[in-house]
Amino acid sequence: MLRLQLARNSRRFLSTKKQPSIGRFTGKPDPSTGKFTVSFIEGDGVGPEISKSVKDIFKAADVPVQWEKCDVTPLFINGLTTIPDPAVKSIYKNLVALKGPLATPIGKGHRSLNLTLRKTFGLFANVRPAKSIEGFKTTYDNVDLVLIRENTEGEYSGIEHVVSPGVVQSIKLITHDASERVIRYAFEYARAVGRPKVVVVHKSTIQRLADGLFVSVAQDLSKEYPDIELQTELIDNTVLNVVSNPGTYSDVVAVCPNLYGDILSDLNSGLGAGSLGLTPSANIGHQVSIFEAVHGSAPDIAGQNKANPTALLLSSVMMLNHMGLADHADAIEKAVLGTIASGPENRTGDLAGSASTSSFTEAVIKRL
Ligand SMILES: NC(=O)C1=CN([C@@H]2O[C@H](COP(=O)(O)OP(=O)(O)OC[C@H]3O[C@@H](n4cnc5c(N)ncnc54)[C@H](O)[C@@H]3O)[C@@H](O)[C@H]2O)C=CC1
Ligand SMILES: O=C(O)CCC(=O)C(=O)O
Repeated sequence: MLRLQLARNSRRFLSTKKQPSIGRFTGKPDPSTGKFTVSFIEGDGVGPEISKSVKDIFKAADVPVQWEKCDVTPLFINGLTTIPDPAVKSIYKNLVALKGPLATPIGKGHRSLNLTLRKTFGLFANVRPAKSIEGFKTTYDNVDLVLIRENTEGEYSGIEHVVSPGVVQSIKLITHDASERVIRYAFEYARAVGRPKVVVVHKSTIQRLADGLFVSVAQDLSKEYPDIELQTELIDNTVLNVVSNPGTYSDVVAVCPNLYGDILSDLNSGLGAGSLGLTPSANIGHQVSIFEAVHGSAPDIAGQNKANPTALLLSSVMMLNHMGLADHADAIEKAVLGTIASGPENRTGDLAGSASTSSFTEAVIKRL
């Protein structure tokens, strides 16, 4: 109870030394430099601009991290979209990566590299927190949502075909094993951060087999977690409840199949933070984890020094906590949130401010 109250009263956004027992970072710093090496995929569109912001802030904060730049220009091998081998080797060696947004061509060309990375490294749980930010007013000021999205199958399995002209079939694949590993992660996450409830979001009234399996795996697993209450909720009810009264989810970890999680997390992001430019995420695997902003490459503002780097910065804060560098995580988080709260002259345009990517970055560095 006290733990919960402390978590609620805290002004922190993400920093917590408590990490779930699954998917823990096992990397070690280089003994000669004392630094960890992190693979860095800078990404497309606004990616290079927001990546520079992270690199400048890490340097100023003296974070013991050196970057290894990864090129993920896609290859086609046996008709499949594939990540180049040096990038795969770098990420398996370092066990952790930070990633800018990667653009996906619509209806042609390579398959989504974002999904390919998640599949390649078995990144089964996508943790997406959304929280009200002090100093930037949105509809609600009490939003504190944590959503964990299944990240490897469901509607994103990529199994689609034309049955006959004008008739296509797209398969939502749900397996016991992938459901179990993400739902177990949600229970472990709830325990680690002191949230007493896991809510499984589903539509098993209609997707009776697919979502039915997801729900029944959760019911079986909940017997191993008597300290955590399990609730199940139809996704349409969740959407209505979240937009009507998000405060009722502040002690909850929500977990759901892939597509529901993609959509619900953008809703949470708009409701809580008020901009996609603020929402971070962690893609957790058993061996490797990749941290990225929830937003895409924002082609409409790319190359204009307008993008808000906060979502990637807060993703890097999640990454530092994952790596056990909690003091550096705290320092960066505090400086970023303090800068946003300090006034519109230090906020980017998506937050009704007048700062550029680079002037925001300088303001954060001054606060470190
Ligand atoms: N995980 C990833 O790498 C993702 C990649 N994508 C890809 O990104 C591309 C563009 O996707 P869209 O649907 O346009 O979504 P988007 O997230 O790139 O942009 C949506 C809106 O949010 C704004 N926005 C996004 N990030 C911002 C930031 N940091 N600062 C200020 N404003 C920001 C954009 O300017 C735009 O108005 C597509 O190719 C898509 O496939 C989309 C989502 C996730
Ligand atoms: O890969 C993409 O183009 C979009 C991915 C996306 O929206 C996500 O799953 O985060």
